[in-house]
Amino acid sequence: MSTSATDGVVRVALLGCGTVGSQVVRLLREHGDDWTARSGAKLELVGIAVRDTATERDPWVPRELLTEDAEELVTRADVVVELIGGIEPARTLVLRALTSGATVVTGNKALLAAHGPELHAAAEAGDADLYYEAAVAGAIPVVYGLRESLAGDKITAVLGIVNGTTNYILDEMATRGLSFETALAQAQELGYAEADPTADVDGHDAAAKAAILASLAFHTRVSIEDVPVTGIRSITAEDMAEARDSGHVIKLLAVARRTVTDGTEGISVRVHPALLPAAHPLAAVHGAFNAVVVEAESAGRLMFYGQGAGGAPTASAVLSDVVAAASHKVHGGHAPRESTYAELPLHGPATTAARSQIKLRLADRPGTLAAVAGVFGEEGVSIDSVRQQRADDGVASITIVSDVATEAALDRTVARLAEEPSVHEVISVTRVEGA
Ligand SMILES: NC(=O)c1ccc[n+]([C@@H]2O[C@H](COP(=O)([O-])OP(=O)(O)OC[C@H]3O[C@@H](n4cnc5c(N)ncnc54)[C@H](O)[C@@H]3O)[C@@H](O)[C@H]2O)c1
Ligand SMILES: N[C@@H](CCO)C(=O)O
Ligand code: NA
Repeated sequence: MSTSATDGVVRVALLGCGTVGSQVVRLLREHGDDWTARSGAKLELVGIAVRDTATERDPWVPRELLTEDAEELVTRADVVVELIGGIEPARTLVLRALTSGATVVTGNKALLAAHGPELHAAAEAGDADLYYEAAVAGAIPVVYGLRESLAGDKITAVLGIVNGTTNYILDEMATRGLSFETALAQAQELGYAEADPTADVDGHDAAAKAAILASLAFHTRVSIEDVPVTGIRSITAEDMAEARDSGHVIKLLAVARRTVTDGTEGISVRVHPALLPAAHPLAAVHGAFNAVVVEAESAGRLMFYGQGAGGAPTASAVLSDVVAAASHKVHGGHAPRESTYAELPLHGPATTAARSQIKLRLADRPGTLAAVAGVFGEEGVSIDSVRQQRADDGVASITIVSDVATEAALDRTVARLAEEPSVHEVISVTRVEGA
């Protein structure tokens, strides 16, 4: 199909008609006239590729448009909306569409974070556009925000709650004292978490989004492989209660920062649970909501907040891309090209700055705290605060918050503490952000 719809009609093919795809069909049918007026293009849904045409669908899904032949459908479209998810066959279909000059709109963060360069190269080769607002934080226009609104600024940091399932779980643990297991079961009942919740609770979904956000913010290719990730399975109700007592909340954060080490600019990109002061704007993000804080040199701090998942909210992001794509098809112009000119190096643990809270159980006798402090001192990690929660049966629970140190120094400190004869157990190590 041609890259410009000279007859003013833009042929849209939908691949996948699940949670998001079905809502895209509904919105196209209900508001197609508006989208036509806004884009100047008549949007015509020419087909919906599904796995099984016999499956029962939402009542607004036109059965005559269903096909099981996605490959053939792609050849008939100006704009291909990929909402299948996963790597294959999504990757092959998207590559085929882009190479042939069709615009692709996708919500597939897993595909983008693993195969971004290949997709962008195919777009370049096909003189085609690739849109992916729905891939990060659902309805929240953070891809547009970074790619276009902030194109005239220098971004220094991006901190986000980009996974609704884990935020829901942590919020239920924090506000209602639930255990991780109970909160997860509740998230599954409500349909937030999948039956296999691995991608959410182990942080992989957030890591894919972190890679996409960091690529956009720092004009550097970042893949999911580059993002060290820690999920939320080990967080306990007790951790939550203690965080609250010290004026904090625990959130799963995607953190991408521009850093300078020995005069060299680089970036660090991480996903991990972190203690945030209760007054931090991200601490007020409850339930399954998402939020992304962007810090930029001139604009200062911005916060994007809203629904990061769900059929209709995510379809809103898809449709915004479809309207933009259709407008370009009719009036000319392109989406912004992938921008990777900065090619900033990724900092590893030896050069990434961090603060940690380390909880220990140690023998309650003279000199043990001094021995622990000695380990910090020898590793060059300064201590910000020490609290002793209780001492019984000759064992004390100690919470130490470090000052900023390198991740490597913090890791070495924790490894040595675990070997200290007076330390019974390193209970937990949690990052501290936003202080
Ligand atoms: N659900 C959300 O809240 C949300 C939010 C943001 C982004 N996304 C992304 O949007 C995409 C779609 O998510 P979803 O929640 O709608 O998933 P879903 O599982 O509900 O829908 C995917 C659909 O694709 C169909 N499918 C699978 N293989 C196919 C094939 N070869 N041809 C045609 N259809 C095929 C499946 O049968 C299913 O109906 C994913 O990439 C997801 O990560 C989803
Ligand atoms: N599983 C994701 C959906 C959106 O990517 C979440 O919980 O946020
Ligand atoms: Na978005």
